[in-house]
Amino acid sequence: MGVTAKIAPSMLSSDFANLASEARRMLTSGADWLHMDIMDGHFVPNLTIGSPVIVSLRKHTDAYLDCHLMVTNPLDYVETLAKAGASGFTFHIEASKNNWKELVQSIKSRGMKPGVALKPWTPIEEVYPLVEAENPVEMVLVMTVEPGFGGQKFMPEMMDKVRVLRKKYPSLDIEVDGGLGPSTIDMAASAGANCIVAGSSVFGAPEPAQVISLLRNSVEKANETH
Ligand SMILES: O=C(CO)[C@@H](O)[C@H](O)COP(=O)(O)O
Repeated sequence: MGVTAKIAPSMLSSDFANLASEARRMLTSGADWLHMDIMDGHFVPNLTIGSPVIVSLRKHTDAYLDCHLMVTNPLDYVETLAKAGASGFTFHIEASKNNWKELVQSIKSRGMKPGVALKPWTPIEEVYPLVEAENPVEMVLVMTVEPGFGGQKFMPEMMDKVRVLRKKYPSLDIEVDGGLGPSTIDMAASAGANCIVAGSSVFGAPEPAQVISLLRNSVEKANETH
């Protein structure tokens, strides 16, 4: 499998009052990406951060900012997030059924990596056209909890989606998000996920570096067998 492990602590579990130092803490603990959960209080029942926070954080780090847009109108956010310094822009298929081509084009033209996310009960077939398009998305994010909040229980039944995707697209970045930690990572890694978002398991650990390393080892070990 020609993909590399990317461990992305979810900053939703950080102390927002100390965002820059929390980001540094994750990066010095071995994180590859910082996962930024952008919610509009409409697509999901929670309101978190937006472009101004990305602008502020970008002043403190060159890290890859993996932005997950849980918003009703993702197209409205492309320009401001690109200017703010976002690296990845992952939108939900449920919010972009009619304009995903325009959205992908717009994300790429502004130098960000386009990804598509799907909620737990959205069939995996819905993302195939986006991966197979002439101008494709470069990552699929399989939600392993209902989006909106950190600290929820991992849904193992979502691993069928990951397995199907990995079989169909050996070199695609497949991200999983929700309830990932030492007790669930092997399920995700063996199914074929290589980008791992983890919030409470990393931020709640006495030694985040140990958890990050455990997550990475699991993905790398599974990679050898894929
Ligand atoms: O997108 C989301 C929630 O909607 C996630 O990024 C969570 O923030 C992950 O947190 P944990 O489940 O790992 O605590």
